[in-house]
Amino acid sequence: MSEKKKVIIACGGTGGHLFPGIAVAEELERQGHEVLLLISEKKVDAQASSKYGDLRFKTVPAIAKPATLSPKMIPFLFRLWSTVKQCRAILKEEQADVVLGMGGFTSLPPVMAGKKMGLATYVHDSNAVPGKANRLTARWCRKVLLGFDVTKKYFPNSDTEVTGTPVRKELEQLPSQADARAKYGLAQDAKTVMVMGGSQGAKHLNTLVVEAAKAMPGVQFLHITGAADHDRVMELTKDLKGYHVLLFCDDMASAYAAADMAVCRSGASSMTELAYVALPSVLVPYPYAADDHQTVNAEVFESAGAAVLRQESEMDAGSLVADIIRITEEPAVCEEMKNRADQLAVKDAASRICKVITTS
Ligand SMILES: CC(=O)N[C@H]1[C@@H](OP(=O)(O)OP(=O)(O)OC[C@H]2O[C@@H](n3ccc(=O)[nH]c3=O)[C@H](O)[C@@H]2O)O[C@H](CO)[C@@H](O)[C@@H]1O
Repeated sequence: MSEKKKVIIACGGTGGHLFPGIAVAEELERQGHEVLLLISEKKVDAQASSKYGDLRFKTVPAIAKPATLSPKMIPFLFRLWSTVKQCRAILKEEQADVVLGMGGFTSLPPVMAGKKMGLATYVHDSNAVPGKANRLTARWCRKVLLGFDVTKKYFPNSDTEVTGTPVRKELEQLPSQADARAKYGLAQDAKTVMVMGGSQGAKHLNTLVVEAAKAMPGVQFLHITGAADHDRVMELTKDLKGYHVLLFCDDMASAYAAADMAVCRSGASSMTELAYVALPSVLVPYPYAADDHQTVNAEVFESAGAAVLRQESEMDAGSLVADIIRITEEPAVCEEMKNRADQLAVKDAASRICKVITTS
């Protein structure tokens, strides 16, 4: 093992930043390093991290950058300054050697603080088009680590390395399909679609899925709605047989294992996991994501043949039914998409990241 390091991982704000951070932390601890994860005070971070009691977490204020000429810029700069100060105190107390930001504005103050203290600083971006926070944070980093090769071009002045995006340890070994289906009360012999809308919700997509389900009584659904739309989807589906609704899933390994295919937003972590577990998918980008990055993410999978990309505005229940039937009923299509998804997986992403941040 390389010399033991004390690593701070800033990864709050959304599941797409938090879970890859947890994946890196799990691998660092396995290798004997010490880790502290900095997350935001948002409820979503508290909920998502509660299962990982073996890891150490601390909260720092979440800051969001307003438009450059906005009057909100002055309070933002003050908040940034005070959060950087708070982070410096944490880094000092922890005697940190390394700071890794996983993206989003929660990453910015810890990385800035680390840079000021002369520590080794890194940032990871899992998207095909990087976020604003990471473009800013990259200038204080030794190296920018990337999920996708196509993202390199956005960091012409940085040292970049494509490491892939890591997934949590619990996804390394999925339960059997039979156990996973039993867990959710799903029939063993029916085709099963897992639906996941991403942290911003997917009201229109949720409605389309429910309408499509009504037209396919032989297909069953495991639908993760998120908090905002849960009660509405429950009400819409209360009379549907084989329709299981979850507000939040704290066992994604079972959710993936139960499914023959997925209908998902194209957030980077969701897609990374689809590749990791080799699940065919219909990817429906969140239409308001910054720089339409979810479309660009999904294009990577579609051009590799691992997924079907559909824009929400161009879909209806009938087209979704056709996509689901094609993937679930044509074994050759399903098999080919599985293989293509599997080829996109970077199975050792966590250890690649650990190697860079503990040795360079
Ligand atoms: C609207 C928006 O801008 N979303 C962005 C946000 O995504 P967001 O956080 O929504 O989503 P991602 O798809 O990247 O990740 C979701 C993660 O949450 C997990 N999960 C989800 C639901 C659940 O019930 N249980 C659970 O564990 C998934 O397994 C996955 O690990 O950050 C990602 C990473 O920068 C971006 O790619 C997304 O575009």
